[in-house]
Formats: sequence, structure tokens, C-alpha cells
Amino acid sequence: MREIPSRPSRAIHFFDPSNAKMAAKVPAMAGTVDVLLGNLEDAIKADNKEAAREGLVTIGRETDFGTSQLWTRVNALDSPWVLDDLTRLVTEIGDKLDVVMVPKVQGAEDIHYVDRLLAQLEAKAGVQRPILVHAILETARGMANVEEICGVSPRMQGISLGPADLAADRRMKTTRVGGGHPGYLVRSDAAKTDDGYDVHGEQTPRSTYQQDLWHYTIARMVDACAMHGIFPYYGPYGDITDVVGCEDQFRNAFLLGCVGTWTLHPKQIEIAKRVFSPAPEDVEHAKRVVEAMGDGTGAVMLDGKMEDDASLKQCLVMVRLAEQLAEGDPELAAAYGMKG
Ligand SMILES: CC(=O)SCCNC(=O)CCNC(=O)[C@H](O)C(C)(C)COP(=O)(O)OP(=O)(O)OC[C@H]1O[C@@H](n2cnc3c(N)ncnc32)[C@H](O)[C@@H]1OP(=O)(O)O
Ligand SMILES: CC(=O)C(=O)O
Ligand SMILES: [Mg+2]
Repeated sequence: MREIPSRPSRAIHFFDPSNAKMAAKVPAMAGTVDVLLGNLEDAIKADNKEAAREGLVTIGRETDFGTSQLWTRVNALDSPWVLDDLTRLVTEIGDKLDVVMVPKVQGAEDIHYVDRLLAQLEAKAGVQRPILVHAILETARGMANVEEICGVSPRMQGISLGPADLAADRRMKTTRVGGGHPGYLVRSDAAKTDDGYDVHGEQTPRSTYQQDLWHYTIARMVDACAMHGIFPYYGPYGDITDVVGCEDQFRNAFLLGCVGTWTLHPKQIEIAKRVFSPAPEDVEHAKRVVEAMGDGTGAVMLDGKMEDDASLKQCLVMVRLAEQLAEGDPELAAAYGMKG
């Protein structure tokens, strides 16, 4: 492959193929969520690993996925299950599988291994198009090697943040699965009083602002992906009940350049789709800048603001994403004033 196909992937929705209730919901979700991912790794009980693998084979064979992509997250490369995961999935449903997500990627060698094995299995099974590879960024070593990982194989489709394993590997002191932490904050300076500084804020309260624990990691991941023409994603937001915090975390990732996120529960899907689709007013503004910039050179004033070829490029990112999403979604097409 010379260019990774860019398809909408605002929500990568995780399901456990060994859970009969969840699996039964998958056919009805096809076509309504950009990516359906059969998870075989963490969150699947050891006793259910084979049932999950076989469940995914059945779902893959029997489901018409429509516009949704089918992805899987296989077990870690140092686990006893991964060889069978890859062998069975590629030979049985390789023609349906778009992307294999590989957890706990440490460096180029992990992707080389998966790349070779996929090539062998695809050849054996007569799979006609290459299955792509997605790495989870969830070890300190993976983080240190992220640029190399992104560029190591033409199969590399993208990278997701794995905040839980990464926090553990780094010995961060948060026990949350993604999202912020109230202890990670900055505080305004103490006010000067006659007898010194009011460090306890007794006379003048000192405001605090929670900071984003994941800012550095996401920003670096975005740069590494952009450098290699692949796609960055936020990962899981484990507090399913906190839909507001979830939306904020997703939006921060969207603004920083991520194209999508994981959804662990059905109620996170609508949030992901909304957040990772540009707001109609932003698309409208972007279209006006494109129009005003004519041949794309020089500078113009629009609504009191300067626009030039750099801001035109920013606006084209927005317009092109809107066009892509509008193609498959009549409601968004109407909201953006574009052809569906
Ligand atoms: C750090 C990481 O590795 S994150 C990635 C790994 N983790 C995962 O993949 C977790 C995936 N999600 C889940 O397992 C579940 O959503 C849980 C355990 C978090 C919550 O499950 P529940 O307690 O059953 O949630 P809840 O009762 O709200 O579910 C409501 C309905 O949605 C269904 N449902 C829940 N999650 C999903 C899902 N991911 N996909 C499809 N359906 C789902 C339930 O089966 C239930 O169906 P019902 O109404 O027919 O009974
Ligand atoms: C996403 C994931 O696997 C993690 O946070 O560990
Ligand atoms: Mg993990």
C-alpha cells in the first residue's frame, strides 16, 4: 500500500465476542458506527479467550457490516493466544477484517513480526487486500519509539492511546482508565498581604485549574502519526457514567488532531460521533474562508480577522473532513450544506 485509506473512524466500538448479549447487538450496530472491534485482549477473561476468538469468526462470517469497518484487538505478542488469534482470524475472516489492533507495542520489531505473519497468512488464505495494523501506545518504550513505530510498515493505519497500561508502565499514580485527575492541577499565586503571602488563600482564594494528564502523550502521538500519514486516536474513557468528562476528553483529542476514539459502552458512541464530526458553524466558517481566499495566496480580512494561506490550509482540513463524513451521512450533509 502506498497510502493508508482514510475512512471515517470516529468511534471504534469495542465488544466482547464471547458475551452473547453483546454479540447479539453487533448486527444491528453495523452501519451505525464507523468501526466495530471484536476485542480478544484485556477485558476478556482468560477462560473465554477461545470463545471470544470463535465468536468473532462467527460474527465476521455471518454479519453484513455495511459501511462499518471490522477491526479486532488481538492478544499481546507475549501471550499464549496471539498466534492462534491471528492464524484463525486471517484464514477464516481475513477478507472481512480491515484492521488488526496490536496491544503493548514496544518497537519496530513488534510490527515487523505482525507484518510478516499477516503476509504469510494472507497468502495462505488467498486474502486479496492487505489487512492493516494499528498499534496501541501503552508502554514507556513504545512511547520512546513512537515515531519509528508509525513509519515501520506500509500497513500501519494508526495509533491509539492506551492510558491504563501506559500509566502503569510509567508508574503514574492514577488508577483511572483515561481522563484527567483532580490532583493534577496548577494553582494561582498567593496574594501579597501586609504580613506576607496569603498561601492558604484565607483572604484571597487561590483558584486552581485541573490540567490534562495526557496532553504531552497525545500531542506527541499526533505528530508521529502526521509525519507518517497515519491516524491518531484517543483510547478508552473508563468512567462510563461521566458523559460530560468523556465528551471533554474526546474533544481535547479532536482539537489536538485525533480522528476518533474508542467507545466501550453504547452510550459513548453518540458522544464520539458528535465530537469527531466538525461543528456545522466551524465548517460554515471554513467554507467562507476558502471562498474568500480565491486562488489561495495573499491575505484577506474576514469578520475582522486576518486569513492567509496557512489559515486556508486549516480550513481545508475542516472542509475535507466534513465532505468525507457528509458522503455517508445525509443528516450531516444537510447540516454542512453539502451533497450526501
Ligand atoms: C483499558 C482497556 O483495555 S479498554 C478496552 C477493553 N474494555 C472493553 O472492551 C469493555 C467493553 N465494555 C464492556 O465490557 C461493558 O460495557 C461494561 C462491562 C463496561 C459495562 O457493561 P454492563 O454492566 O452490561 O453495562 P450496562 O448494563 O449499562 O449495559 C446496557 C446494555 O448495553 C449492552 N452493552 C454494554 N456494553 C456494550 C458494548 N460494548 N457493545 C454492545 N453492547 C453493550 C449490555 O449488554 C446491555 O444490554 P441489555 O440492555 O440487553 O441488557
Ligand atoms: C487502551 C488500553 O489498552 C489501556 O489503556 O491499557
Ligand atoms: Mg491496555
